[in-house]
Amino acid sequence: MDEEKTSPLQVQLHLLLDRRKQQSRLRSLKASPEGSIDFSSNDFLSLSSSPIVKAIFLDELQNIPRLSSTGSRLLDGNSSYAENLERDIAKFHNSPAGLLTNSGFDANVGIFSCLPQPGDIVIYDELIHASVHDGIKASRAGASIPFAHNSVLHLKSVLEAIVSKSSASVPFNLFIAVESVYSMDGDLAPLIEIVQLIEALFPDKNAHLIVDEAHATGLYGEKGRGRVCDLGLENKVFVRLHTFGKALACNGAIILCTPLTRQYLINYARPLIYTTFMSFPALAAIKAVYTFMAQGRTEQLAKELTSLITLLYSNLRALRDKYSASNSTQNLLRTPSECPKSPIISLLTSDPRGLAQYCQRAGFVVRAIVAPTVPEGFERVRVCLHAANTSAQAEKFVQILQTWIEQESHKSQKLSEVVGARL
Ligand SMILES: Cc1ncc(COP(=O)(O)O)c(C=O)c1O
Repeated sequence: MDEEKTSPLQVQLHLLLDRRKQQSRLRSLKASPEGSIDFSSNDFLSLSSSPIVKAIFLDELQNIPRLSSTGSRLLDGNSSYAENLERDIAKFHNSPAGLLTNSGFDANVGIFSCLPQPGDIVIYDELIHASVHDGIKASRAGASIPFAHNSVLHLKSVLEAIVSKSSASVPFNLFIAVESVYSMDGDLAPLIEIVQLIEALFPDKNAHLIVDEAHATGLYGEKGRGRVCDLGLENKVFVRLHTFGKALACNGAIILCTPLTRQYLINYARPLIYTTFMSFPALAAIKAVYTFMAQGRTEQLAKELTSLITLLYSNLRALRDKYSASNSTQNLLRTPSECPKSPIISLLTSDPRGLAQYCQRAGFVVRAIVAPTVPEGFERVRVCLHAANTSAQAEKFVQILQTWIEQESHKSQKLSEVVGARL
């Protein structure tokens, strides 16, 4: 519309979007073509297409009292159905209490915006999820300090600096935010070392560890209880977050905490208060997946996934060995130097978009991840494996990477010949 084009806001919006386009950073919504092979989504256990989970869900739908929750949980949106589910999930994860939220994003914004009291300090891993940053921004914390990704040594120096500056007459609370599995690198937080460090430096118990288990839920620990349970750290972690949108193939999340913290969040966490609570079919889906997990049925899927990770890694290693002598191909594609501990595998590349498009044309859904989502120089194609992916798919994928490397190095060889001839 002409009128829109002339409005100052429209001009600004166009300018900002054009700038992103020029920087090759314009985001857009894409749907994957039907029939393509999923090497990208967070449906790690392939539960979103499990006929067994679907059957449990359809059965469970008979038990829901109505469709909509009809309001905020503080008004008419609460129900004994939600309260029982919440209690059962908290028990499954060995937590004294839990609070269901519409999403992990809402949960993190709620936790970090309202738990820090005026003057408190939040320390976070530099790769922490965007929702934690948004929560901190909205909080009354006096300071927020990043530490180098997964570096216990750097965390120690940050914490020691705080201890040395603090005075007994001005009490404060400290919150330390980490993810148990990181979404971009798929690496695991050294939770035991972090807990030991906190206990050694803060014997007065004013430091509180908050662990986001978004990418660990369903995959780690007995029956998929998560890494905190796997390591027996339930009593050492102040708040845990399990999201249902990844391996559990649902929506929503649960904050695991003490009954006191739960009551505080119910009273102060705005993203939980001022929103319509999840619908009953959404709750029934969560219940179905937890029933499936509690029966131990995800364990075989998690094992199959681990075998697939090992297979893909050994094929990637063979590819790396083949090209290890060539510097130019190393720049084109850098594969993990050790076997990944999660289904998230990063293929660092100087041309993430080119590689992602090449794989997509060959029928594999993978995504290019570029700055600012990851730091400059760490652009990549992010691969996520799933329990339902096959060995043949993993092998074919590595063959596609090899053809791409050869095609690209051929191109750059030709280019250097042309440039050489001109000089
Ligand atoms: C580590 C982490 N925390 C929280 C979230 C947000 O969870 P949800 O998708 O349920 O909003 C995500 C999702 O991207 C995540 O990766």
